[in-house]
Amino acid sequence: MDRILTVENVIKEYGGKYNRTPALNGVSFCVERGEFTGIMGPSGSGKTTLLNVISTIDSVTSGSIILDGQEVTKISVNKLAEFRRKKLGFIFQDFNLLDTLNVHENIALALTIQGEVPGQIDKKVKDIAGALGIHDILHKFPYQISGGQKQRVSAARAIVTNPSLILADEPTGALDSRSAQMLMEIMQKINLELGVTILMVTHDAFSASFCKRILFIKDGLVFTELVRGDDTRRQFFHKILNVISLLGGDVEDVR
Ligand SMILES: Nc1ncnc2c1ncn2[C@@H]1O[C@H](COP(=O)(O)OP(=O)(O)OP(=O)(O)O)[C@@H](O)[C@H]1O
Repeated sequence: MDRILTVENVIKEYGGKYNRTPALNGVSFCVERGEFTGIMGPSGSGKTTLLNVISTIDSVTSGSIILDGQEVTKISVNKLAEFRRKKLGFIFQDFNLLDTLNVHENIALALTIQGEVPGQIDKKVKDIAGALGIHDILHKFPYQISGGQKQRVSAARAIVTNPSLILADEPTGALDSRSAQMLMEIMQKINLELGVTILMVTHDAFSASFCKRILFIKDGLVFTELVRGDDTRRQFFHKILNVISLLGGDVEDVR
């Protein structure tokens, strides 16, 4: 197995001496290359904090995070942006597309920033757009496309640079159920066919059922995990619902 991510005994506390809020309480887990891992848990359990410390947007209080062989908690501040650009892709709930650029330019920008040779950019954008079914909207601007299409553009932009790990925070949160299903099918496809490693936070059991494994977080710790194995998506979905009810709540979408 080829390990992409090792999170070991990570503690994150917000606030100072007198208003200390523990967000992560010694969380540990690993992600192997090619996994599609979901993170679920009640509101306030530390999911976003976990993504933020892995992505170096936030610092840990203590503990170790090794991404692609590199200890991220020790990267100096002036190297962080470069590290994120090279190693990580992000898919956010609110898409984060630039309104003044068309779809092609939005995807190409990620490559330009990374220093890709200009001759390669158009081909890479078109290849990824073809894989994600957005090749016919490359000339359109974000305001001219649907929410589901925006999210596929956002996914294309995240994977076009071939990062070690894609971090997705509630990627289906702003989508209707049909668009959410399409996006999850696409994420499953990029995971299975392109071998992209994905770590995705979601509240939605339906979205989570497309993952290969789910980590359930409670009170800043991994409470339990579920592996899909040979289960159908529907069987896995029901197992996820069972764990959510054990954890006490937060089921948004019961399909
Ligand atoms: N910047 C911050 N300052 C202080 N406390 C914070 C900060 N960010 C998060 N917290 C606290 O840390 C804990 C974990 O928050 P986090 O946002 O990681 O939870 P979450 O599982 O992502 O929640 P949700 O599902 O509601 O988005 C909560 O108690 C939260 O109030």
